[in-house]
Amino acid sequence: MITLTLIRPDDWHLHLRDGEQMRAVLPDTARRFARAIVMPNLKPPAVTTDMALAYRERILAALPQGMRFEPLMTLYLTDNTVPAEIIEARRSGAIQAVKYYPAGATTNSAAGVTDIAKCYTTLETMEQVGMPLLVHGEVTDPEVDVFDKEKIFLERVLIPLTQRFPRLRIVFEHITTREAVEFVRDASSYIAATITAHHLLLNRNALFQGGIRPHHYCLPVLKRETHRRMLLEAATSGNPKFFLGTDSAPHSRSTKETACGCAGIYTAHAAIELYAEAFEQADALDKLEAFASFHGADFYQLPRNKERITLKKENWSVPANLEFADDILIPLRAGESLAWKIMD
Ligand SMILES: NC(=O)N[C@@H](CC(=O)O)C(=O)O
Ligand SMILES: [Zn+2]
Ligand SMILES: [Zn+2]
Repeated sequence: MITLTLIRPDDWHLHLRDGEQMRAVLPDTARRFARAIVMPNLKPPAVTTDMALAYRERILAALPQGMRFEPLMTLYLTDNTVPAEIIEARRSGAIQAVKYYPAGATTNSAAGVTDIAKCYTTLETMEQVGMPLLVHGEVTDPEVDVFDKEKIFLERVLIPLTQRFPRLRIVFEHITTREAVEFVRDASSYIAATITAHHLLLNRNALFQGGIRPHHYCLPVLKRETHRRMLLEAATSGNPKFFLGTDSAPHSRSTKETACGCAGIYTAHAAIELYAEAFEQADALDKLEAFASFHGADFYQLPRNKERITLKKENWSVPANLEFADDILIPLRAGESLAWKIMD
C-alpha cells in the first residue's frame, strides 16, 4: 500500500457559515486540519471582536465529541472599523487577522470596504501591532473584464497599498493568475498568498464542460490553463510565501443551481486529498507537507502542528451530495472518484 504521512495540515482560508449549515460542514474540516482561518462573511458579518469571539464559541460548541480543532478567527473590515477595534482584537488573543472584501466583490461583501483610503488609520494600527490583512483581491469596477479583476486589483489597489504600508503583513487570498504569483514571489517577506485546490486542478474550461457547470463557479473565477500551471508551479516550488487555503465555500444546491447562482466551491470533504492529487500530477508530493503544514503557520507566527495524518493511495467515490441543513450540498467531484484517501 502506498501511503503519505504529513504533519497535520492547517487550512488558512475557510468558510464555515453558521448554525445548522456549520454543523453539517465542520466535521469535514476538523477531520483533516488542526486549525483553520475562518472567514467572517456571515449575515451579518463579524465586524467586532465580540462578534468574532461569539462565532468562535458557536464553532467550538458545534464540534463533534472527541474531535479537536482550533478555529482561528478574523474580523470583517468595513469603512468604519476603528483602530481601537484592532487593539481589542489583538488583545483577545483569538483573532488572527482582518479580512478586506472590496464592497460587492463576492459573497456577503456588501458591507465591505468602498474605498481602502477610508481604512488608512486602521491599517496603520494593524501594521504597528502586526495584525495581518487578508485580501479578496478583485476590483468591483463593472467595466473590468471578469477574468482581469484580480490583475487590475493588483495594479490599482494592492501594489499601492504595499508601498504605503511596507510592513503590513498581507495575505493575497485565493490567487488565480500569473501576475499574482509573480507579484507575491518578488515581494517582501511581509506578503504571502493562499492557493486553493480547485484553482490547482481546474481551468476555466471546467465551467463549460458539456454545458454550464454551476458547481465549478467560484470567485475569483477559474482562469485559463497557463495561469493554472503557474499556480501549480508556485505551490510546489517550496517557496514559503505560498500556502494552503481551501476557500471551501458551501452553498446549498438550490442557491447554486438557479438563474443567478452563488459563487463558491465546496472542497472540505476531500481537501487534503485534492491537494495530494494536484501535487502528484506535478510529480511534487514531497513538497506537499511544507505547503500544507509549515508555510502558513510560519507566516502567521504560530507553532507548527505536531501530530500527523496519513493518506493512502486508494480510489474512493465522492458522494453525489451531502446533507446541508434543510437542503443538500454538491461537493467538488460529486459522484466521481479520488485517488487519495485519508486514514483514520
Ligand atoms: N470564493 C467564493 O466563490 N465564495 C466565497 C467568498 C470568497 O471567498 O470570495 C463564499 O463565501 O461563498
Ligand atoms: Zn474571496
Ligand atoms: Zn473565501
